[in-house]
Amino acid sequence: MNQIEVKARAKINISLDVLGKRPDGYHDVRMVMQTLELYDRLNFKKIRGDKVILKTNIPYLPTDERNLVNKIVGYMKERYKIRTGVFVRLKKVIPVAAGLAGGSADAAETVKAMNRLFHLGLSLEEMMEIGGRFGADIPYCMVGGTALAEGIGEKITYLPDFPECHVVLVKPNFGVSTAHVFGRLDAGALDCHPDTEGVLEGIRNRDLAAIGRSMGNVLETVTVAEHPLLADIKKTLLVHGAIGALMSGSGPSVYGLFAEEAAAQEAARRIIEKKMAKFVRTTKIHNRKKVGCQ
Ligand SMILES: C[C@@](CO)(OP(=O)(O)O)[C@H](O)COP(=O)(O)OP(=O)(O)OC[C@H]1O[C@@H](n2ccc(N)nc2=O)[C@H](O)[C@@H]1O
Ligand SMILES: Nc1ncnc2c1ncn2[C@@H]1O[C@H](COP(=O)(O)OP(=O)(O)O)[C@@H](O)[C@H]1O
Repeated sequence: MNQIEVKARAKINISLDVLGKRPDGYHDVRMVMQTLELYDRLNFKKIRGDKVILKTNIPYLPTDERNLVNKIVGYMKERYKIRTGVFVRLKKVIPVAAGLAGGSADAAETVKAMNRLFHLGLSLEEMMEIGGRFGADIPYCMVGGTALAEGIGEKITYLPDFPECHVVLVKPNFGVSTAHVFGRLDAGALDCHPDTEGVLEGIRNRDLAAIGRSMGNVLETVTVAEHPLLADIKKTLLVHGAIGALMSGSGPSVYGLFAEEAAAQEAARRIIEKKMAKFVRTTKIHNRKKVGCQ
């Protein structure tokens, strides 16, 4: 096998709680994570020589070691003494610096692709350990689906599948730095907590309305306060029939969950009409494939 093509899926946070700050500056979190159908596409190819070459469709995205894909290929080549060159083509669809873990998903798929391409025989746990060195969200992105993420995000517990629904995803025309948002949170709302138990109960009961009532993200206290447009987008989604609407991760992406596709499309249409964002997509949640029933 000389070539592999993979999909790297976006995630949303259905609940995001921050429990406290750790001595290393990171924060202990408790998050309900969910992958979406929206994905980047990556193609990995063995090439002659010893170089790592990355090409992407996004002109402003670095393709050298500042890109997680390039960085991880380089790291794994060195760690496993791989003397073959690797060419990667990355087609980005997931908006960058959006709270959708696009870079983390690319990184997770890179670890898995290198494992397959060079027959490294790594277990999932070993790959999650490697991913975790490069970002808190990467271990989750390696398993995807519906999951609870704790620690700094690296302790993963699988959850039952999320109920079927439609998602309207809105990425306003600016990016947000995750480090900045966590930094601002320290000065503010560390004592404010979303109803994660309510979300977990809603997922167990496949009750979308209960999930909608309980979903929450403590990082909204920072990002929505800095960008009131996000509150307007949430309101528009709710007015047009969203069962729940929330900011994902550190933002600025906001999403709405809908039972009916027609309502989702109408809400997306309204947001485009109001020029609230250029990136507006209707998509669906994507549950983890079960072994033996692909
Ligand atoms: C907030 C979340 C929620 O899913 O998502 P995004 O908004 O990035 O999508 C994640 O926890 C983000 O994970 P990720 O983006 O991988 O974070 P990293 O690259 O490891 O860290 C970026 C910066 O965020 C802060 N950080 C991150 C995770 C964490 N548990 N505590 C932190 O304090 C640190 O300041 C760190 O320097
Ligand atoms: N493959 C990649 N795709 C996107 N961003 C990347 C990638 N590699 C490194 N980055 C850097 O990581 C930063 C955050 O990336 P991203 O994962 O899109 O954010 P978020 O986790 O907030 O959705 C960006 O500013 C970008 O420069």
